[in-house]
Amino acid sequence: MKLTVIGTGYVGLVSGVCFTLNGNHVVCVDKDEEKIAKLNQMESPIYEPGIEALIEMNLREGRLAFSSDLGESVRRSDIVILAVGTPSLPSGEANLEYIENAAAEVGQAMDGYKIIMTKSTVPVGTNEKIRQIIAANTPHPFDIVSAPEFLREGSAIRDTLHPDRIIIGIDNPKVEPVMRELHQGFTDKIVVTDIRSAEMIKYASNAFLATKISFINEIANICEKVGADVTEVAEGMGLDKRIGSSFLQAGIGYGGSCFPKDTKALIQIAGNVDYEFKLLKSVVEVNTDQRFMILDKLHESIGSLAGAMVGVWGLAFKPNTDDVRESPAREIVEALVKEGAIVKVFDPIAADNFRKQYDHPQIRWCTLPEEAAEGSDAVTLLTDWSVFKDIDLAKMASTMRRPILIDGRNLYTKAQIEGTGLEYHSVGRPSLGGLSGYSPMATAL
Ligand SMILES: NC(=O)C1=CN([C@@H]2O[C@H](COP(=O)(O)OP(=O)(O)OC[C@H]3O[C@@H](n4cnc5c(N)ncnc54)[C@H](O)[C@@H]3O)[C@@H](O)[C@H]2O)C=CC1
Ligand SMILES: O=C(O)[C@H]1O[C@H](OP(=O)(O)OP(=O)(O)OC[C@H]2O[C@@H](n3ccc(=O)[nH]c3=O)[C@H](O)[C@@H]2O)[C@H](O)[C@@H](O)[C@@H]1O
Repeated sequence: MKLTVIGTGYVGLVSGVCFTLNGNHVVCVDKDEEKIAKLNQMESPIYEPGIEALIEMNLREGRLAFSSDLGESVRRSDIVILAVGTPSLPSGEANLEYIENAAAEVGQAMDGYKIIMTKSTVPVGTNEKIRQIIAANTPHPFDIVSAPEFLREGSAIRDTLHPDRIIIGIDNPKVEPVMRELHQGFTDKIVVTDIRSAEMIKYASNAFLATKISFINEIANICEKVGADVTEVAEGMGLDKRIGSSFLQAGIGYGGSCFPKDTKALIQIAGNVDYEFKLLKSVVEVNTDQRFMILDKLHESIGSLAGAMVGVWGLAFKPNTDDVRESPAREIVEALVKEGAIVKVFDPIAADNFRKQYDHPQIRWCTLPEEAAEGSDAVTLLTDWSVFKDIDLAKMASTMRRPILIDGRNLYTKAQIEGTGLEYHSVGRPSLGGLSGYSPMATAL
C-alpha cells in the first residue's frame, strides 16, 4: 500500500519507517523544510536508537521518501496518517490547530477515495471534527480511523514493531481488513472498536500509567518517613499479576511531551462534560510536587543554596532521548539558579536541546559527569542514563567539595554506594553514609 504520514516527530517518523518494513511505500511529509532536508541527508531530527540505520536502509531501497509537498504525496496515497503535534493550550486542553489545518490540507489535496488515520493523541470527538473538515474541503469519499500510538521515546522502534496491542477505531467495517493488512506482522492483538472508544483508550492508558507513577511516588514519600524501602515495596507489589511491576519506579516524577499534557487534557475532557476527575487532578498535583523533593533534600544536606555549587546529572525527561519537553530537570535547575547556586550540568545527549530553552550565567555546561561533580557541594541525579552507572563514585567523591549524592531516580544500589565515602540520599529509601545527619527516619521518630 502507499502511505503518506504527516508530521515527522517521534510518532510520524517512527511509524512511517516501521510501516515500510512490512512492504508498504511511505512518504513522510513535514511543513518544516529544514527537517525534510535533514532527513533526505539521512539525518534524523530526533534522537532515537536505531532510527538512522532504518531511514538509510529504506531510503536506499526506495520504500521511504521525505517531502514537504503534502498535496502530491496525499494524491499518490491509499492511506494518509495524521501524526502532527497536539500540544497543551494554557487551559490544559489539547491544541487542535495543527491537526485541523492538516485535515483541511488533506481534504484540499484529495483526488479520490482515501483512508485518513489519526495517530496523534486527540480528545474524544476530534476524529468526527476531522471528518467534517475534510468533507468541507473535498467532494471525494473517505473513511476515518482512530489509531492511537503507544510507543515510548527511547524504545520507539521496538514498541512499534512489537506493540502490546494495536487499537483501531472505525465506523465502517470495510476498513478493518485494510487496517489488519497495514499492521501485518506487528502483533495479533488488534482491538477493533468504535472511534470514540479508541480516542478514549489512549488518554485512559496514559492517565493510568501516570497514576501508577504518582502512586508509587507517594508510597516512596511515606517509606522515607517510616523507614521502609520503596524499591522493595514496588518489587513485592509488582509480583502480583493484577498490579504488575512496570511503572512503579519512584523518582522525581514523570515528564515528557505526553503524560503531563495528556493528563491535563483528560481533566479538561471530563470537565467539558461536567465531570470532575478528582483522582487525576491529584496525580498531577503529586507529580508537580515530587520534583521539589530534590530541593528539600539539598536543603537538609547543605542548608542554603546561595553560593553553593550543585552538579546536575541528566536533563532529558528520561534516558535514551534528547527530548527535554516538560522535563522535571527544567524546574529543578531553574529553582537552583533562583536560590543562588552555581549549577554544573551534564547530559550525554540532551544538553543542547535544554540549553536552547533555558540558559543562565549561573549554569556551567559540562562535557563529562565527573566535571559536573568536581568541586561541587552536592550532585543531583535527575535522569537515569546508564552512563552514570559506570562512574567511579569513590574517585568522584574525592573531587567534590562535599561528597553528597542525591539520586532522584534510585539508580544505585546500597552495595555501589558503600565504601565510596558519599553521603547518599535517594527516593523512598534509607539514606546512606555521611555525617550531615539527614535522616528522615530520625525526623519521623
Ligand atoms: N512523542 C511521543 O513519544 C508520542 C507522541 N504521541 C502523540 O503523537 C502526536 C505527535 O507527537 P510527536 O511525534 O511528538 O510530534 P512533534 O510535535 O514532535 O512533531 C510534529 C510534526 O508535525 C509537523 N506538522 C505540523 N503541522 C503540519 C502540517 N500541516 N503539515 C505537515 N507537517 C506538519 C511539525 O512541523 C512537526 O515536525 C501528538 O499528538 C502526541 O501526543 C503519541 C505517542 C507517543
Ligand atoms: O503518549 C505518549 O507520548 C507516550 O507516553 C509515554 O511514553 P514516554 O513519554 O516516551 O516515556 P515513559 O517511558 O512512559 O516515561 C514517561 C515519564 O515517566 C517517568 N517514569 C516512568 C516509569 C516509572 O516507573 N517511573 C517514572 O518516573 C519517566 O522517567 C518519564 O519522565 C507512554 O509510556 C507511551 O505508551 C505513550 O505512547
